[in-house]
Amino acid sequence: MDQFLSVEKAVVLVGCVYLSWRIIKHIWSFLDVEKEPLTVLVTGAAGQIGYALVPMIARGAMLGPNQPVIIHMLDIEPNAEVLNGVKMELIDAAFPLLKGVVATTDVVEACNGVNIAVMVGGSPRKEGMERKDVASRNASIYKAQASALEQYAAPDCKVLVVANPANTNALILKEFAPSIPEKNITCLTRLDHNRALGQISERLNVHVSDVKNVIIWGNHSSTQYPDVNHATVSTNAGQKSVKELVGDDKWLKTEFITTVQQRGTAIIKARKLSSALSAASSACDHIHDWVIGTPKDTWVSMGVPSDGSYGIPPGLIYSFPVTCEKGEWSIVQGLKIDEFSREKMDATAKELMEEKSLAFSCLN
Ligand SMILES: NC(=O)c1ccc[n+]([C@@H]2O[C@H](COP(=O)([O-])OP(=O)(O)OC[C@H]3O[C@@H](n4cnc5c(N)ncnc54)[C@H](O)[C@@H]3O)[C@@H](O)[C@H]2O)c1
Ligand SMILES: O=C(O)C[C@H](O)C(=O)O
Repeated sequence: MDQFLSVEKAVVLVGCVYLSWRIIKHIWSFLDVEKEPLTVLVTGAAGQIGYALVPMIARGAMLGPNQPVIIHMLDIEPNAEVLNGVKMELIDAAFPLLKGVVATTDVVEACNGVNIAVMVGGSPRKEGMERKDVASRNASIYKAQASALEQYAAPDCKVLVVANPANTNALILKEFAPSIPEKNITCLTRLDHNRALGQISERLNVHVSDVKNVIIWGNHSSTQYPDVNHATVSTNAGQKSVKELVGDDKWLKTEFITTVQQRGTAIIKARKLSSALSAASSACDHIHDWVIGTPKDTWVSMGVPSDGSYGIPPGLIYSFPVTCEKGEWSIVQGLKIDEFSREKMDATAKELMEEKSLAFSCLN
């Protein structure tokens, strides 16, 4: 009899565990469908990157196909009508994931409650302007927007600066928003990373998704160092080194590097406008991988605050190879750096130090 009861108890216990598991699974899938929307801010949303970026966000390219979003768009007063036109188009496109749109020229309204801030707005260089003039205008824009983000955004807001000079604008934002965790402030070098993948794929006649682990070191400028020393291509025979497959070190150390460094300029020359669709798509890739995670054994390039890794001075926002997991990035450690790379990594760090002193001198 005792034995029967214990068998019966065991059956009931297994039944209860199974039922609880089914209930949890059901609630989980329900929660997944009914996820709370995340609020994404796009500054400079009346501009050309903004116009390419907001529909990508609304379609789920940034945060995934099950994540509802509310988009806040900020621009300046002279562009208020254009901005409103973008809002009208977002409504007309009837995106299922889009749960709300705010189009405003008020920085406080724009920053209110944002979870992700993509900072595209800025003052481009115009005829007759010196580099110093652009640096000074953008430095004051980023100082003011830092304070608004600090006061009104969600405390764990993740920030991506796209507007040039991207690394230095991000640095200013970090300095003037000290209560935002510094790991949450980044800048876009994913476009350069994707450009490097694209060049290797063209050269080897392989699909771009089979190439991985290129690195962009440093500044989003013509001193950036696109490095393929650790990059691989996925083949039927496993992962092969890009260096071995290309078999032309001279090309990798000259033409490949300058093509990636100068790609932005080449696009401006061809389009008479700077890159927009590729910049918007890369901004989505940056946030997507940061929030959702990088694939196994794969890194990407992000402009992040230097912690001294690879001898890069702390106090700069510098592009490193990173992996992301659970919403956190970490710099890939232990990569072998040869003399050629060392020189290039230091040259781009030097330029960032100069940009930093120029920008901060404008704010004094
Ligand atoms: N990091 C990268 O990879 C990368 C790539 C391409 C372009 N960019 C940079 O991105 C920026 C935007 O490029 P774009 O082609 O969209 O330029 P754009 O001139 O078309 O748009 C910029 C927008 O910013 C707005 N703006 C200016 N000051 C503002 C402020 N204080 N607050 C809010 N909005 C403001 C302008 O009114 C304009 O609508 C430029 O600085 C460009 O150099 C960076
Ligand atoms: O706007 C630019 O100067 C170029 C842009 O940063 C790009 O890389 O395409």
